[in-house]
Amino acid sequence: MAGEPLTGAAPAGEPLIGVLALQGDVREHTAALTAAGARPVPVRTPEELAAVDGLVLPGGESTTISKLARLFGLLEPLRAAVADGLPVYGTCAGMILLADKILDPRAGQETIGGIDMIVRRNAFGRQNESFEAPVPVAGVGGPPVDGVFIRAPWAESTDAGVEVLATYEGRPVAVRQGTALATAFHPELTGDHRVHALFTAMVRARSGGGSR
Ligand SMILES: NC(=O)CC[C@H](N)C(=O)O
Repeated sequence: MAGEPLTGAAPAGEPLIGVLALQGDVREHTAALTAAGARPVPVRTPEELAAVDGLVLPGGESTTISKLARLFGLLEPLRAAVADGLPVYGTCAGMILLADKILDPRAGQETIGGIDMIVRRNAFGRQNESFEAPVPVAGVGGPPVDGVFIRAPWAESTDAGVEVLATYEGRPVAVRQGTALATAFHPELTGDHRVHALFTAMVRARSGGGSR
């Protein structure tokens, strides 16, 4: 909303979107955000986090990302920022980080939270660890998104406030709750920037239409 402090002012219409750059496919998200009309910046410190209009949590390894976030003093600031309504988009490991609860957490694995759901890690099983499938996503116009699933989670259950934007084999694989968006798949690996454009629009909507 208007009046929030912003230290790294982006040009009008180009929201400043951080990519949590501790581990994972940061470069691919950075390219996708640029193509979607945002101005991406890496986030590794609480100060960098405080400067952004929105944040992407990349794909990678959720246990590693959560441990590094704790080590970098970022876990609590991330929780506070997301709870405060900072628009956030997590893919795969990032979706796991946005869950309130993990069904099968590893030792030391924590989440940021933000979406009232329980996720199952590596949910699609060994026979089907990585695959691509067309996924129609609500709110994304045009043909189905090419869903790239890599040891992907699904939402085992979602609370009433969570909007399921896409399912695969009956399982929620794209969800949204307020200003938090998550996909179990990786649009950043496909060259199709429609999901990043949807997120950029969410960021713009919250930061006052990029009119700063
Ligand atoms: N592609 C991914 O981000 C994989 C996520 C990974 N299976 C995890 O649990 O963190």
